[in-house]
Amino acid sequence: MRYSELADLYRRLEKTTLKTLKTKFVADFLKKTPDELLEIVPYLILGKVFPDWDERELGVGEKLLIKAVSIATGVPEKEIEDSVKDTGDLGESVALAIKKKKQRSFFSQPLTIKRVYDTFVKVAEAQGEGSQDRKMKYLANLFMDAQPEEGKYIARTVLGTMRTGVAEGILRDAIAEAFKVKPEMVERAYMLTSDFGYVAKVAKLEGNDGLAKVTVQIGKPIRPMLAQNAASVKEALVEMGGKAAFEIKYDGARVQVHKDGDRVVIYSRRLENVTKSIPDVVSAVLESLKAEKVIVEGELVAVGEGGRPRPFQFVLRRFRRKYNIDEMIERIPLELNLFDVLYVDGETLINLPFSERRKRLEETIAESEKIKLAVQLVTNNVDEAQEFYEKALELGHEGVMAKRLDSVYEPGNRGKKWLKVKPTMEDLDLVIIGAEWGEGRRAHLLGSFLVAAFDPHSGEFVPVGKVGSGFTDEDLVEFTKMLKPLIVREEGKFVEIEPKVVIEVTYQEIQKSPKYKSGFALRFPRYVALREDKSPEEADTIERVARLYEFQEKFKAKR
Ligand SMILES: Nc1ncnc2c1ncn2[C@@H]1O[C@H](COP(=O)(O)OP(=O)(O)OP(=O)(O)O)[C@@H](O)[C@H]1O
Repeated sequence: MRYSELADLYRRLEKTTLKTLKTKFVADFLKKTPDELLEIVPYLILGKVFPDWDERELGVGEKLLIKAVSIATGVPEKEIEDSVKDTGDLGESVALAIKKKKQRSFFSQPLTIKRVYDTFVKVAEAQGEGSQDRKMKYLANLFMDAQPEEGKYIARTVLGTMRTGVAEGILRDAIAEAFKVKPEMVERAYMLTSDFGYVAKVAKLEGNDGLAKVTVQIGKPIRPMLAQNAASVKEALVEMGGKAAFEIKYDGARVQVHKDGDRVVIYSRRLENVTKSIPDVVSAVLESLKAEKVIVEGELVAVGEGGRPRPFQFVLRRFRRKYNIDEMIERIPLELNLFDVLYVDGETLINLPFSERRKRLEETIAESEKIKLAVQLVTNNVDEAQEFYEKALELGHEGVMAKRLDSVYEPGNRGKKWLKVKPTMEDLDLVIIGAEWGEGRRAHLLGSFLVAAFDPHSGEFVPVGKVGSGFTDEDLVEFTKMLKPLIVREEGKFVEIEPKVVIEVTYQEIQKSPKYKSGFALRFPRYVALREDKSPEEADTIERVARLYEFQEKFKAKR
């Protein structure tokens, strides 16, 4: 299949904002995609080469890409760089450079999707000495045979800047439409495997029946089951039917561990592969997990003096570190508190009740200094539960989780089977969708940020406030650098920003307000931290803001 057909799809997707139309375009394209390409095309449509959990990365920056285009077209690098300043879009500038190319080679071959994809794989897999050079040559070869529009989309894919507005929801519906299967079956299979390529293939070749048979697979991360809030331990206990498992809510980073023999892969909450950054955890897992093949989940916590937990940002620092990892192992020791098991030696456990899974978990691990079982109390007594909760806080933990003893594991669902209880109004994780340039000494820095909650029904980000405090000067420099490439529109001092960056925001109160479309406004919002571990779609939802508002009013009534 020609790459030009995919380029044509990208162009059409870019031209419409209508979700139904986008879904139809993608569905039509999937229908005509041959079986052997079906596993890769869904990701290419999302503007990616690999799923997020695949460790491979292209590792190509703007500079290297421009070099490759320059070699392929004969247009000097400087000229391409200048053109980017005009167009504001490297993709456009690549297309222009290809148009300028004087001669087409006689041997120029029309690009196929397979060739483009295979080249991306080679680029990703080029490692070690001279790899930058090899990456560049592979890409130059592609650009040599690319038509202008093809070049534009290849460049955007390489840099991860495809803007076709196709998110996971559209892809799910398009797979259902293309192969006449139920969207909820596609969703289910995707929640279990996080692999749209695989799901599309099963949908096409085996239909609804095949999708129904899809189950947990070692090596493919499962979407994590999530929790809702409860105002108190008592409320949680009532909601759970009078008896529940209470566990410490550790304040760290959630991980999903897949062990297959002596191979261990660890995924973050966003299902990114973080294995390489935490070799200490890998070896501890190999020692503690006795089963040959197993998938477990837990919270990775940074431990400080006297074994007290340190803020979760410390764990994220470990995830980010690529070099001198040994030094980081010393500086930020980690401890993994396991709270669930989803698969053991060929047996999928997600449909077992939680109490059973906990038993299996206890049988599966031998606790060690670094690998522990989440501390748990099963009770039907409010006072006991309250005491457990207070003890957890005293030890420096975030609060407790209450879990229904009879509940199955629901991948990707934020339901009432798990409830979290924390002492204060919770911070919100919100997406930056706008900002304002500062004044005077800070005129070159973005200062005040318009933040939004996610509305999963419309897929929109709805503003709930403006955050201007809590930032250090360094933060502002960093945010300006990070957000500048995401500016989509400027109007006077205000800039509109593509929703990509998630920040944690604290506030004094949630107010009802007509000021924003959401109907809510945060009072005294203040920046707490950058949430690099969350994608915009994982930001707090507008429903959550509404729920927190209700809690707040309830608490007010109690006071
Ligand atoms: N014992 C535990 N059982 C389950 N989750 C736990 C436990 N201890 C800590 N956690 C963490 O709490 C999270 C559950 O809360 P929630 O579903 O609200 O996730 P979240 O959106 O990341 O919220 P938060 O910012 O509060 O962690 C889990 O994703 C996990 O990271």
